[in-house]
Amino acid sequence: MRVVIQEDYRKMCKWAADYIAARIKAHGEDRPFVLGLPTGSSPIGVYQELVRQNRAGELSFANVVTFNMDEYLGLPQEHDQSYWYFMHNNFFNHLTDMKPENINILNGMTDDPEGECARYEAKIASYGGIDLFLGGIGVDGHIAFNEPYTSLASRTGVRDLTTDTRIVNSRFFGNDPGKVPAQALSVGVGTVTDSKEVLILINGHNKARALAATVEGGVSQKWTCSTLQMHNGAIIACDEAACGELTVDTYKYFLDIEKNQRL
Ligand SMILES: N[C@@H]1[C@@H](O)[C@H](O)[C@@H](COP(=O)(O)O)O[C@@H]1O
Repeated sequence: MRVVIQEDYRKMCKWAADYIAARIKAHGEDRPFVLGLPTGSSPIGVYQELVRQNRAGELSFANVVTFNMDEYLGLPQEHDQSYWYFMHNNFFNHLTDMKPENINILNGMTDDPEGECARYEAKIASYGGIDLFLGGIGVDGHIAFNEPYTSLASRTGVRDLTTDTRIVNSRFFGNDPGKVPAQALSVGVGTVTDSKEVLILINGHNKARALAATVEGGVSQKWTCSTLQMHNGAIIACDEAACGELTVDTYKYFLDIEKNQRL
């Protein structure tokens, strides 16, 4: 696992966007670059930088297919807290050459959740899997909506949200946890770790425990993110504020080992 420590949120986002851009540019034209994407506050700066590069003519999305991680169950696309709305508002609508037919987001209004999730997995497989999955992390270490004790082998499916996650996400729902949907559709931990590369953004003091569990703890379903220790292409991009619970040794190790690697 690589842990790339950047001074602050802005630099973390710039590093992650440059990494993604480099991967897209290095990819051949024979098949699309398949990119997994998250919502949340953490990736916003990455999306802004990718949009900037795209609008400056430096980066094309014409050969990119995207799969989003998750979607609230029961929210229509036009709801301003649906992840469909978030992705279009913060990213897709600003790109010059993203093809709408290449955007994949789980349908939170489906009347067949299990079928929807099975079709999503099959569609990912039809592209030969995901090349790079960008993700964020919950304060309890969840990736996508895979809360603590979700199987590390899980596939795309329906997830119950914990009370803690509904409280954390209530900041987008008028601070009322009761307004946060109780369930979501989410890719599984196994869906994420099947990707060739996984890049997880971890920033801010409130994610410090999650970062320490991801990097230093044992692999455990208690912290679903810790499964990345078993992945051969996992990168954590973090800021200084998130490093507060790492041991000094770990912190120094990653600064040392990364000092000559730009991307
Ligand atoms: N399902 C999403 C996750 O994919 C995201 O990583 C997490 C953290 O969000 P934020 O980046 O806003 O802290 O929030 C939600 O629970």
